[in-house]
Amino acid sequence: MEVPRRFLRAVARGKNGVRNFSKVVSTAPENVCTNDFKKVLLDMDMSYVDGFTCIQSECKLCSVKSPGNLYINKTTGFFTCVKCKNYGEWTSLQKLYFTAKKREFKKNDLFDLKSPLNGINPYPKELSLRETLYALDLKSDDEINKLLQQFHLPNASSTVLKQIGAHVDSTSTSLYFPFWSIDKVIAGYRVLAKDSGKETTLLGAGHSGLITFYPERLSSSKQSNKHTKAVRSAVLVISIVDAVALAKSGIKSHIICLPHGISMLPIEILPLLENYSKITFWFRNCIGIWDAIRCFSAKLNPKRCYAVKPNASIPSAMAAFENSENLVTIIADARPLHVEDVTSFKSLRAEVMSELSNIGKVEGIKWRCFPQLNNLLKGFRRGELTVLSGSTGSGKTTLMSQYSLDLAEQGVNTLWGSFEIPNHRLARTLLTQLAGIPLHEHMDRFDEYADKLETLPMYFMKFHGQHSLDKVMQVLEHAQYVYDIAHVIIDTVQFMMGVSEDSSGVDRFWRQDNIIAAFRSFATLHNCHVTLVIHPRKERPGEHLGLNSVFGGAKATQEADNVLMLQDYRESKGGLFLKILKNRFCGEVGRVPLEFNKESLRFTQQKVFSPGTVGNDSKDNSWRKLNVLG
Ligand SMILES: Nc1ncnc2c1ncn2[C@@H]1O[C@H](COP(=O)(O)OP(=O)(O)OP(=O)(O)O)[C@@H](O)[C@H]1O
Repeated sequence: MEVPRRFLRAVARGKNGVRNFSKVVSTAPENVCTNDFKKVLLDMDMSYVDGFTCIQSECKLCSVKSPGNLYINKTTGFFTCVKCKNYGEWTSLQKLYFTAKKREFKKNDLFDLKSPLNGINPYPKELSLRETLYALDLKSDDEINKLLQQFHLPNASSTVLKQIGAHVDSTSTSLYFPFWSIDKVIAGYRVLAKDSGKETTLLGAGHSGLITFYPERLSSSKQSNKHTKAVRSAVLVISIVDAVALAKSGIKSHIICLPHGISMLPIEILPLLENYSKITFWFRNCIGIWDAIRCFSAKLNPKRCYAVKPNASIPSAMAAFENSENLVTIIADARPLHVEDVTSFKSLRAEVMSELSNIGKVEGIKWRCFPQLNNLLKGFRRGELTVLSGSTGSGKTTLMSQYSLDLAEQGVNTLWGSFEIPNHRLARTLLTQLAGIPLHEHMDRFDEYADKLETLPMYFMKFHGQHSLDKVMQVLEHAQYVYDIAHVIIDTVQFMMGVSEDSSGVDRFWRQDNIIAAFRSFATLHNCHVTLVIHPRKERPGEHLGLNSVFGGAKATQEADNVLMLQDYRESKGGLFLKILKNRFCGEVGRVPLEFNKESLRFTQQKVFSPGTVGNDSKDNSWRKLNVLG
């Protein structure tokens, strides 16, 4: 699939063409409380509906005669009016409404609005790609049927494709399905490639939309005079092919294709899903599907959410369609996602079976640049706590940068809390590692790699130096909700808590324990992986570092699922190792010998060191050698 480079650059840079590492999470919105929203609306004599994810009301900023629908997100307070297209933070709206109590709005009053929350703008300009594509509406039935065959789509789905506004490119190598924003503008496209069958998403920065198929509209012309009941159920899929299969199955629910697959459910599309009282997820079988379903249902309100469990024999809606299964029955049998605080094995049974039959997928996402780490840790999993320590200057930040980049390139939404080094320096390391070349010598290629880095799901907390735990947790929770963060990195815990020399040892230990406990429960509660970089206790150069070398009490290593130690024997020519000291998932411990490339700032795994360089410590002779060296 050929996508014009000019277009990709526009996507990466956002609508102003201004390069911004806009993914800096500054602060969490303050004063977010549903009761406050309600009180202010009542104060303004405005009625409201307390919905699943938003409070809905009439917009006071619109024309008095025909006000638009105002949605206020119950978690962030981010408000938006579909008609006047004003949007912003709750505090700005509240200020305006207080003004409105005293006098009429003036034009200037609205200047404060349209302040995007962390770069989110629900109202994109239409992506200017349509002129290079041909609407299927303009094609004959024969031509469409030929395309359906070539793209392996079900026969006779031309009406479905026309309804969702599918387009084809001039060479008929890709089909383009538009994502419609909340104000019915094309925010981007899902592109289906003919040869590979691969689906990709093209969306402008900070913009989002949905592809929705309305079954009732196919029959509405036949029964145009009859009053049709509003459809209150929807099936969410991540693949356009599945959406087309479901559309052919005769189900009555709306069929909705999500823009970012399992990686993210943007908050600006929540109002579009507000009117559904039943939402069923039917995601294809892939790594991380249950994590995504749990995360999305928490956002959409689990009380209305259900999930179809894909398995090896029916991995997707399209496979079910091809197997002539009854898709209507499968959807009706979807299991509810709302669980009570106390559960039984009966309700866990399906998930346990799914885990056991997909053990490779449960193991987690594999690092591309650290295969030996995969052998030991079996991959990266959500909901875990990892502690990384290592001697001063051994390369903890540099390693963590590469480790997180590797995961982000595979779609792991990552939030960096870089308390020790400023974000621009961290971004420089990330960029050099991404490029794999010393960029300062190749400045002509800066844009190429910077554009690529901007499209990765990496976000940065704007904190530097000491910050209170409460403040950090508030921002973390906000970012997790808005961006579906799957990996949080805190570098380093000591810099975050600002260990001052005058605080006593006991006080420092107590404060660090509190921090560890807070991150542990955040990881579990939000099913998010947290990596804490912690300095070691004072150590002698080349000293062998073990579990007891992590700074603080035993809390950090007790609470952690994984403990990694960067062991530096370079002074004694013994090399550099990443040691896995604790591994709760499968118990494997061992070490990975590393080499550092100063040009690319990348670590590579040393191929040959001595027999048994990776694996169980007890069997490994090189370990004895290291102890001697240490
Ligand atoms: N193995 C290595 N060999 C040579 N230089 C390295 C190596 N690892 C990292 N560096 C370089 O050393 C510097 C410090 O690295 P980094 O900040 O990652 O270390 P750190 O362990 O996080 O430091 P600190 O203990 O201060 O937190 C960086 O300039 C980095 O490029």
